[in-house]
Amino acid sequence: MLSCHALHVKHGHRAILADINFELAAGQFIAILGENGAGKSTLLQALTQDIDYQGTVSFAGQDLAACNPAQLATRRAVMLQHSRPNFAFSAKALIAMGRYPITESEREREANVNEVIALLDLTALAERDITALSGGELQRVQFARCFAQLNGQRRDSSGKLMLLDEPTAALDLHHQHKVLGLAKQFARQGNVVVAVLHDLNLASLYADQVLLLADGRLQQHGAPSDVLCQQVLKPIYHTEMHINPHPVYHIPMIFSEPLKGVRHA
Ligand SMILES: Nc1ncnc2c1ncn2[C@@H]1O[C@H](COP(=O)(O)OP(=O)(O)OP(=O)(O)O)[C@@H](O)[C@H]1O
Repeated sequence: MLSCHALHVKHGHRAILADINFELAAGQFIAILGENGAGKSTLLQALTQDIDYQGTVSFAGQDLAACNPAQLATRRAVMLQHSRPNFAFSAKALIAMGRYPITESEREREANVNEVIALLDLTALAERDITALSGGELQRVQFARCFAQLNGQRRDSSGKLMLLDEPTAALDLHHQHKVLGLAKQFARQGNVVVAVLHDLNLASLYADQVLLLADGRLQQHGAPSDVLCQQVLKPIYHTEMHINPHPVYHIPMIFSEPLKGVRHA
């Protein structure tokens, strides 16, 4: 459903992404993983058409570069890293902006926005000024805006695409699971969710597939149980680790070690 063919991105003369190829099926949650500077956000920016690239990115058989932006906005929502608006809107007004591309009555819009506010435990924050929210509160509101954009629309056979850059970076444990749980349920409704994550254990818990980048190249693409193993992760993260199965779900959990000598110094 989402495919990337021979994708290359350069900044100046420097190759940031080289020859990225993948095909992702409908109904899946995909995590993009990799160390700092590996090219994860750049890949997401190529998927969102925010940067120039060579190659083809297509969704449901359509080349995204050739799509009409207004039509695309009804099928694809994006949550970028560190986006802090400087305008004193309420949280509810920001979430409602997610619905602007959708043709619906005021009553329907109000109902859809209220549903998302309730789903994300945002009732107490709904009338707050977004410039005065904490980092985690704002991240939840930004996710709600993105979720509202695609939630509650009539399903069409071509599905929808949600692109998230580090959606849980500032969130407490409960809200990490809330956000990724909603994203995963959304994926299961015949859509695709792609999320950049740093937390390998959250990737193991939620992702159907992981794309592991290193130095601008796709090193591994597969199920978390195949990719999240010592021989793949140690050369990339340069960290001592132990990988044991989750006691309930029997999927790999990564237990990393502090630098040598620090813990017992
Ligand atoms: N506009 C730019 N001009 C030049 N180089 C850039 C630009 N944007 C990103 N880069 C470089 O491209 C590389 C990949 O950056 P990117 O932001 O995609 O990494 P990332 O994997 O998302 O990293 P992080 O985990 O730190 O967020 C980095 O070396 C970065 O310095």
